Amino acid sequence: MPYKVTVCGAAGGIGQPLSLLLKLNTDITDLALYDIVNVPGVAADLSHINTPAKVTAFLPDNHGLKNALADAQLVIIPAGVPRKPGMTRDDLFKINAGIIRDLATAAATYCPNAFMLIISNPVNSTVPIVAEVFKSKGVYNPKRIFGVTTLDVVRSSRFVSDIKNWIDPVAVRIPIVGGHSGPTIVPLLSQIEPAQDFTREEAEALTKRIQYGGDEVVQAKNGAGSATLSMAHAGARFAQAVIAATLRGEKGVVEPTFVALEADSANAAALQASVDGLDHFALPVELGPHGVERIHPIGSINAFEKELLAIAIQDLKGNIQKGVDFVAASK
Ligand SMILES: NC(=O)c1ccc[n+]([C@@H]2O[C@H](COP(=O)([O-])OP(=O)(O)OC[C@H]3O[C@@H](n4cnc5c(N)ncnc54)[C@H](O)[C@@H]3O)[C@@H](O)[C@H]2O)c1
Ligand SMILES: O=C(O)C[C@H](O)C(=O)O
Repeated sequence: MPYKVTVCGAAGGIGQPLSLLLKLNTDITDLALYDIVNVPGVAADLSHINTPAKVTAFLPDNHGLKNALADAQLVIIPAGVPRKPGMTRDDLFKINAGIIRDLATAAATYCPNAFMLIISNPVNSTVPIVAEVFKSKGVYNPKRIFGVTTLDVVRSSRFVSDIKNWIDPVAVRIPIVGGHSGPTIVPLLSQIEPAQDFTREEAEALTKRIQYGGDEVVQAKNGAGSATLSMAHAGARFAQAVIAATLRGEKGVVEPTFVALEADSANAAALQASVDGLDHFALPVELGPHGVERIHPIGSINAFEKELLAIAIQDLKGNIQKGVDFVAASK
């Protein structure tokens, strides 16, 4: 069955290794790579790999964005600028908000039914931007728009196995809820599978490391960008989860992701009430043939996690509204 995936920002630090991992995915038949620079070389290189996906390159000229997006079933967006030391993800809003708005406008026009996977920061604002653009074009379907928070999940599995070294980092699962920026990343260590006890000191240290894992990489790269290789892995993992549920019809595929809570209409009111009325939040999401199938509630959490959640909710209010206001002001 044909399955077209489009990567916007494909020549970047994330875009290149992500495109490589997607080229290795044999469910994908057509891999369209779009960027404003350098993408023909990336596509020529990847096109020599002997897997089924046909790789094509698109630059902005000659209706490149339109042709890259046309008939795409899945669009992944890692376009935009990354952080340098001393910056917050919100500092990227000034440049990335406009990039995401314009890419979302094109996607709403040329592939309105595609699953949209948003990597570009600040995710807490860029996802609401995509939602508002799709609404303004009359093609909004909250089941199909995802903020990719998988890197937080990947990191949490790895970091927990650093302190409990008998734990297999592949098997361990920690729900990460909230959003994707330091204080809004809330790991629910009390819900770790397989079950595990942490002292308060362990839980605090581990939580801090998960919340600020991105900063570790930004500092180590020392001005040359932020996480790219681990993000490519995380993005490919989330893309495969979406493909497994939507194309292959696999059941029980659950990944934490930042979504509009109205995507689960039966539970939206209760979900929103649990996060002080926020309309977007990262929670473990069960994926189905149409995208979001069911959003898992926060569940039972301890006093420490309640404190973290309260802080995350306050930050998220401003981040989400900033995205909404940006699109309103662009009209
Ligand atoms: N969600 C996450 O967990 C996560 C993790 C890591 C990085 N990020 C974010 O991903 C983004 C990209 O990071 P990177 O390290 O790949 O940056 P990068 O600068 O290496 O690459 C970005 C690419 O986007 C391209 N680009 C810029 N404007 C574009 C446009 N209008 N259309 C298409 N392409 C465009 C650039 O040419 C470049 O190739 C950043 O915003 C970063 O903060 C998110
Ligand atoms: O830290 C960053 O700015 C990039 C990304 O959001 C990450 O978590 O690594």
